[in-house]
Amino acid sequence: MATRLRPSSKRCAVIGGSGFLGRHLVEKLLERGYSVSVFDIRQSYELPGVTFHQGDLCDKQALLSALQDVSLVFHCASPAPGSDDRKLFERVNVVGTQTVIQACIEAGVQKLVLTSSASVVYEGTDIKNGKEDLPYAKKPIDYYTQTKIEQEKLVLGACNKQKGFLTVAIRPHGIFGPRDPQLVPILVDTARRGKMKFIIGNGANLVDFTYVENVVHGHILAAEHLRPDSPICGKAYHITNDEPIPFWDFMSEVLVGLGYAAPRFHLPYRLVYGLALLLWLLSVLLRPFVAFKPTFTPMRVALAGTFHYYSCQRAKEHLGYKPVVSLKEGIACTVQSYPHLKSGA
Ligand SMILES: NC(=O)c1ccc[n+]([C@@H]2O[C@H](COP(=O)([O-])OP(=O)(O)OC[C@H]3O[C@@H](n4cnc5c(N)ncnc54)[C@H](O)[C@@H]3O)[C@@H](O)[C@H]2O)c1
Ligand SMILES: CC(C)=CCC[C@@H](C)[C@H]1CC[C@H]2C3=C(CC[C@]12C)[C@@]1(C)CC[C@H](O)[C@@H](C(=O)O)[C@@H]1CC3
Repeated sequence: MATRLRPSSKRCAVIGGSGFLGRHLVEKLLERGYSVSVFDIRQSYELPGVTFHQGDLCDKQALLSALQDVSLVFHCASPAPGSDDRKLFERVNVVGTQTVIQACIEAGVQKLVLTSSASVVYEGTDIKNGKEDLPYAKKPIDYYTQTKIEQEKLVLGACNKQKGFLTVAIRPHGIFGPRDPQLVPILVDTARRGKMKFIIGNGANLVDFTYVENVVHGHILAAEHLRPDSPICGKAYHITNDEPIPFWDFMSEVLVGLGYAAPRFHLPYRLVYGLALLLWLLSVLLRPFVAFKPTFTPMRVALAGTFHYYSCQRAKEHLGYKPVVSLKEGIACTVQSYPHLKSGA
C-alpha cells in the first residue's frame, strides 16, 4: 500500500513571495536551509532554491499544485492598501484567504502563518502600548483594514489541534526597509511636490515603524514555535521595532538622510483632518467627471497625527522575540538603499 510521505518540515511556501515583505522572508528562509515555493500573481525576481508558481490565490487548483509536499505556509499576499478598492480587498483578503485555508487543509499543510496588521485594532484615535487583547476596530479606517480583520479572524478560527492544522497571525506595523514600494517612495514623492513642509499636530505622537528584517524574524520564530503543545496556536502577535518614535522624527530622519528638508511648520490636527475629509468627499463626488487623488487622505492624516504604538510583550514571552535590527540601523540601511530617490538624483 502506498503511504503518503509526511512533508519535510523545511519545505515551505510563501504566498505573496514576490512582494516587499515576501521577498525578504524568502531570502531569510533560504539562508536558514528551507526550500521555498513562491505563489504570487506576479514573478518579480529569480533566486536559486526558489520555485515560482504564478497564480491568483482565489484559484484553489493553482494553490494545490504549489502546496504539494509543503508543511509550512506563510500567507503575506494582499492588494496594496492605497488602492482603496473594496471589491478587490474582499475578493483577495477574505474569499482568497478562505481558499488558502481550504487548500492548506486539502494539501496536508500543518502550519499556516498569516501576516496580519496591528492596524486591525486602530480606529484613527490614539493607541498607546496597545496589547493584543484590544478589540478589533468597530470602525476600521479603510476597506484594507476591514478585510485584514476578517482575514485574521478566518485564519485564527481555522486553528485545529485535533486535525493537525495550526495557525498563528503576526501583526507588524509600519514596515520599512530596502525595496519597500510604499512608505519611503510616497514620502519622497510628497517632498518632491513641496508638500512635506508641515507637521500635522504638535509632533509628539509616538508611532511604531518596523524594520523589515525584524518582521521576517517574528514570522520565522512564530513558524518554528507553532506546535500542538505551544500557547501560540490560534493567537495574534504584535511585531514591531519596540522603539516607538515621534511620527515626524521618523519622517524627518528619512527625509534628511535622502537630502530633503525636514518638515518645520505646525498645523492643527483637527484643521488638517477636516480639510482632508472635505477633499476626499469632493474627490468621491467628482469621480464621474475628474479623477484626482488627494495626497493627504483622512487615513494618512490620522496615521500622521495620532499615537499608534503597540506592546511586543506577548511575542517576547511566547516566541522569545527581540528585534534584530535597531531603528537607527534600519533607517541607515533604508536610506542607503534608495540612491535613485535622493534629492537631485
Ligand atoms: N507594508 C506595511 O507597512 C505592512 C504593515 C502591516 C502589515 N502588512 C501586511 O504585510 C503583507 C505584505 O505586504 P507588503 O508591504 O509586502 O506588500 P506588497 O504589495 O509588496 O506584497 C504583496 C504581494 O501580494 C501579491 N498578491 C496580491 N494579490 C494577490 C493575489 N490575488 N494572488 C496572489 N498574490 C497576490 C502581490 O503581487 C505582491 O507581490 C500584506 O499582507 C500586508 O497587509 C504590511
Ligand atoms: C502624511 C504623509 C503624506 C506621510 C507619508 C507617509 C505615509 C505614506 C506612510 C506613513 C505611515 C504609513 C503606514 C501605512 C501606509 C503608508 C503610510 C501612511 C500603512 C497604512 C500601510 C498598511 C499597513 O498595514 C499599516 C500598518 O498597520 O502597519 C501601515 C501603517 C503606517
